[in-house]
Amino acid sequence: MGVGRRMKKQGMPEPLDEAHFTNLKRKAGMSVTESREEAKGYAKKRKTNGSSEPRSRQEKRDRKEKKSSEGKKKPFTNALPPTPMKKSSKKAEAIPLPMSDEEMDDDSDAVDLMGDEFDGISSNEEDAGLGDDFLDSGSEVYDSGDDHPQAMFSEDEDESDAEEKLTAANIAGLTRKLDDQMAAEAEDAQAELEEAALQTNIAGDRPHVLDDDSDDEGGVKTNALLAPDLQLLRTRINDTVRVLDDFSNLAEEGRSRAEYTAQLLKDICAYYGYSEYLAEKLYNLFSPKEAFAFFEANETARPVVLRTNTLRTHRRDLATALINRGVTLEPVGKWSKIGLQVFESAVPLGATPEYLAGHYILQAASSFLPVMALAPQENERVLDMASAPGGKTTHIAALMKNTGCIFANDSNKSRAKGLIGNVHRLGAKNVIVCNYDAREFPKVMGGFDRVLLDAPCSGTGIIAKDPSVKTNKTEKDFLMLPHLQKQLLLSAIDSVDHASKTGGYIVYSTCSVTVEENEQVVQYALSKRPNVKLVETGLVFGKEGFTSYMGKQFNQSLKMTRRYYPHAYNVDGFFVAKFKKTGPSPAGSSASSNGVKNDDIDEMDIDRRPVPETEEKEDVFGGWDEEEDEKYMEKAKRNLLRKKGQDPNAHRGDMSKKSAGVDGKEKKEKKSKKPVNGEETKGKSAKAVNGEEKSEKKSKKAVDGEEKTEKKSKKPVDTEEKKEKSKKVINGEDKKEKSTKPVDGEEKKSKKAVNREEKKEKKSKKDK
Ligand SMILES: C[S@@+](CC[C@H](N)C(=O)[O-])C[C@H]1O[C@@H](n2cnc3c(N)ncnc32)[C@H](O)[C@@H]1O
Repeated sequence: MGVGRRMKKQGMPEPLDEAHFTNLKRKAGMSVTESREEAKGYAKKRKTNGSSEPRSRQEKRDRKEKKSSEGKKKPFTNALPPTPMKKSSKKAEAIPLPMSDEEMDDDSDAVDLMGDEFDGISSNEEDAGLGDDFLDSGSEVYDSGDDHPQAMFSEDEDESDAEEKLTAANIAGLTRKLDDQMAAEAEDAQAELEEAALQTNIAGDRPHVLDDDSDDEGGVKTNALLAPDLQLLRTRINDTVRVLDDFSNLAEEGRSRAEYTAQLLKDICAYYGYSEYLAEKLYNLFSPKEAFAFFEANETARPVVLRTNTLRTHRRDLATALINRGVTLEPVGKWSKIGLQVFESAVPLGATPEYLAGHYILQAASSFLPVMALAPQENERVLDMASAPGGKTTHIAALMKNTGCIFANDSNKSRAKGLIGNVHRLGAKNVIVCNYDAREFPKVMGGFDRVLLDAPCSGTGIIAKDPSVKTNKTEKDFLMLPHLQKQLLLSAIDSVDHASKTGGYIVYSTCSVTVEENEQVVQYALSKRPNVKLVETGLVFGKEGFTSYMGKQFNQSLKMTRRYYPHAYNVDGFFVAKFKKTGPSPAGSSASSNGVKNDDIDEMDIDRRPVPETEEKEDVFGGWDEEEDEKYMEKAKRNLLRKKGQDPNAHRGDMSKKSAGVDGKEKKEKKSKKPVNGEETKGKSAKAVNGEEKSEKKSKKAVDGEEKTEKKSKKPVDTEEKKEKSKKVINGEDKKEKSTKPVDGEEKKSKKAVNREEKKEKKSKKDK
């Protein structure tokens, strides 16, 4: 029997297809004879350097066959050892395992059994079992949870297995049995590694890796790309890694690290089929040894995993139901209570009654992690900014037990349809699907307790799923994507209510391992938004994020972010960062550009620029608190926005811009012409949500707000008059005039009285 997906060893994969290299040779105009000559040359040199020729694959296969006839072959031990649950109750006729549900697209409503989740796949991808990971932009941007079908076989199936049932009585025995199997497998793998090491570690051996030809640049074998012999190429990679690992002892005299590194990269490109650009980018993330393990792991598919939909069932019930259908599975690991790892299946996993009833979703294990880090609570208001096809949205819904409200957004309409399909199938009733460019989201609404940004990315963490990433990602992608990711992350931050009683958190994740798309994006957000800080993700495993990389320094708190690698954990490559919002976002935060200018793409120096404090003071509050009426006007407009379901705070940026750019007179003119203009409304929420405003929200009805707005809008002229009056009052001359008026009146009165007296006197004189 063949080896199941998880059982594939990541250590020494089978050589790549010769056809690939024949093509390369043809392209380079190199004859087969020439390439053979090079191979022989390297083999000869290795021999003269004392190392023995590696054993042939046939020899290894013979040994393996012998072993398997002695005892059954054991599954490869996962980096996160799972607890066995049950063996298949039937002798399963293995069928290809499916891709994840996260790959469905527009036509996903058609129940095409296995196919329904995998539409949007190009013909080539279909063959390869690749998913629809692609962003609307046309450039491949990845969904983190995808998986693809691959034939599944079990090596250790026999009649006794078929009798096994998942019962309390035998589960302990089964566990022991599987543990034994895994231990034996590990032993086997170790022995194989030691044997391989023996072949290349003969005492005193200094591998002759670099060419002596003076024609070759720096001694690097320029024909390496043509990969004449895969086995030899592989051996040379091994040798070079070994030299780089112990340079002082193993390097040949007069040779530099750079020369060995250049040779290694060339060989990696030839052997694994990467572009030089990407090979170097990925290589730089690791030590040479670890880089080798990473490239190796990318040649092996990750396990197929199901996420139990706890809105519909329990994991144990689901496991039992699937086992009864001929599925071999076990819990994904102690870190998850809802994941099931599938080894083989007699039925299409995308068409079982349980699947159709929404009891599970096919989702890569690492896709659980961002949602676990987000830790949504019941009754919260959550935003999933880039959510299609909804693997994480439906997970959030399950954790919230269908309470509260989730806004599931995606800018790609057709992917959003797939999202709706999943939301319905899985019975998530607290989800509102929206179709915005998430960079605009703060203008649409805000005040969320938590926001998940599972960002579009290059997919360098899921190369095993889509090997095309090896060659189709260019430097431009690693400029454009981080730019978009930065904008999206700032929008995510601006959409959160920092005063949320239960939350105020943002989780940023990608299925890429590059620093440009991860640490640099996070660092950028930290510098642009002083009102957020990184916090622990709460995830029990994962490597620390970088705090420095290639001469760039990041905030020390980046240690709290988590990195996942295929070679380290047998999961898709992933990155997770969790932020806590501590205060309102600075001015201009909700502008569509988020203040990210094109020249900002230029790396890290921009990332450190603090947001000027003066800007915040002037733009947010300055100019609006001066006059009473303006305050009331603002309040009314905020209420109106709330009534419309929009977040007044999201419009603060526009207002700030206007208030900063337009002088007071112009503002007044505009207002008197269009007091409740839509555009203006957007830009006129001055203050971020604070405790006070929250209580306002509760106590005041939106209708009041509207009434107020109407009243205000009817009195622009009055306001102008008042302003004019108040200006006059400030004028000293006017003041004097006004203060003398009553005196004049008195004077007049007293003059009249005097006149009257005089007249009386005259009259009395006449009378006399
Ligand atoms: C990694 S996938 C998300 C996967 C999803 N979170 C899940 O778990 O199923 C990235 C998504 O971002 C979407 N996207 C790309 N640019 C976007 C933007 N500007 N605004 C919103 N969504 C965007 C893509 O359509 C894609 O569906």
